[in-house]
Amino acid sequence: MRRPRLAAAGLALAVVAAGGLASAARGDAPERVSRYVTDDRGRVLTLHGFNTASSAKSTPDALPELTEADVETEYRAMGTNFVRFLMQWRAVEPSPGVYDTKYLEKVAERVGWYAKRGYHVMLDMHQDLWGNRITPDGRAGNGAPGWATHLDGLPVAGEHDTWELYYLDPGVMRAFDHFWNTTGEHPELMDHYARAWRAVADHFKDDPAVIGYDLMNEPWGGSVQGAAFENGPLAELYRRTIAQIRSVDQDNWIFVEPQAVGVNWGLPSGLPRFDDPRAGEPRIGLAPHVYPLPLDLGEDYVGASREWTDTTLGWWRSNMLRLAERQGGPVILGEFGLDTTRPGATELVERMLEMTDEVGMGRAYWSRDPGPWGPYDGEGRPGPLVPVYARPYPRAIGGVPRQIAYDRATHALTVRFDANGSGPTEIYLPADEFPRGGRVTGALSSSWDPDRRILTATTAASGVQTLTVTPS
Ligand SMILES: CN(C)c1ccc(C(=O)NC[C@H]2N[C@H](CO)[C@@H](O)[C@@H]2O)cc1
Repeated sequence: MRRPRLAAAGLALAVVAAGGLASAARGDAPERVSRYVTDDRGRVLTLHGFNTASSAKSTPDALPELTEADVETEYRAMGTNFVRFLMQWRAVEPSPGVYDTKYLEKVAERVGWYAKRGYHVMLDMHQDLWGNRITPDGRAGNGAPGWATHLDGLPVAGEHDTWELYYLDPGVMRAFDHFWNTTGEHPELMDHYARAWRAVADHFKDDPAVIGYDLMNEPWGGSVQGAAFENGPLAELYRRTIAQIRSVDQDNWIFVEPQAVGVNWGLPSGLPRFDDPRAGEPRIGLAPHVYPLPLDLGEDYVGASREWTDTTLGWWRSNMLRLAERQGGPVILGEFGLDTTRPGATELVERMLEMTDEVGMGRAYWSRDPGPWGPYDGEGRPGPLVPVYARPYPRAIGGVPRQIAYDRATHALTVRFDANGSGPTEIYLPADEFPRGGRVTGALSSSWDPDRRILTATTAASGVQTLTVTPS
């Protein structure tokens, strides 16, 4: 983990504390989200999965280092049903206005590996630090193509002890200022980005596994920050991209992210509401990230930093629920993660799973890559994350959820919902705690699929239903 200078850490904590206290003081946040992603039967989906994968940032073909066997392993071990799949603009549009169909076909092949196993896929146009061409060795940033990278000869450090400091290098700042047209010299770049998304949406609009598009990973405003950025150039990019996507795809969900700085730590976002030009109900959702500042500063989820982390998670939860209420859409927690070998780490993951269950958010852990943050080490051996992420959850719910709660002590999962006749509720049960499947109360009938480890419970088609599942 990173350990920046104490002064910087203290300043960051002070900023977060001030902003967070202001957020907490409002106290008007909703308890849960009000909209959900549903399957083609209208059942509400609980999206539970990984970011796959950070390796796509640096591979020459911009594809994650992933095999179909890896997807099978993930399902068998943790029963996930969702993936935030990383893509790169550099691969979609290798030269201005030219879209690489072969790359999109290779992405589609990998989407097919997930589709065969009942997964839902959100495509993420991923960037960090702008793009691979901010340094001559191409190893610092990722995302944007070389032809869209304009540093104007300004310096970018050869090395930074904490990678995010590259965002402040003059060359990187200038690349972003050109993209957002803050410089007034490159009005074309945002339209290229929006049209690249149209090409992606045109390719995946009929793919049944793809539920939606995450428009930009962790946007950075360069010289324009905070509400001025989120209400200014960022909102403009989102509006143009929504229009381009909807010109070819009327039905997939479109997810927008607030700026990363501050909001990842629990501060409020100024992101405005976005209209959806599609006929019928709008399908614009939010895909924020959360990385509590104490952990970002190298502390562990123990003692005082655990208390401080819990406080900031409370701010994050309230602020994102307020943002979701403004947008009127679902929320997928697009990223959360940490070094799972650190003290308290798996308890933080458990806390995040509990919280997203409580408020009705989907979640994608960062990330699926091998290493101490991920579920497997470099040799494919499972780490401490696997048993925590192999959590009972209702993959698909036959109504609007009111409560999803798993009690690890009693191994009892409670799913309460307003039934709407959309179909039976499907519940994943991990082998560790449910070796012989589960016993369910509150259902009219149920069945157990031992191969996929899914309990299917049929209830009345209306009224409040409460399913309680315990080990057989
Ligand atoms: C200064 N800025 C703009 C900044 C700082 C820190 C992060 C970050 O830690 N992000 C958390 C994780 N997200 C990316 C992938 O999306 C990972 O590489 C980070 O660990 C992002 C942006």
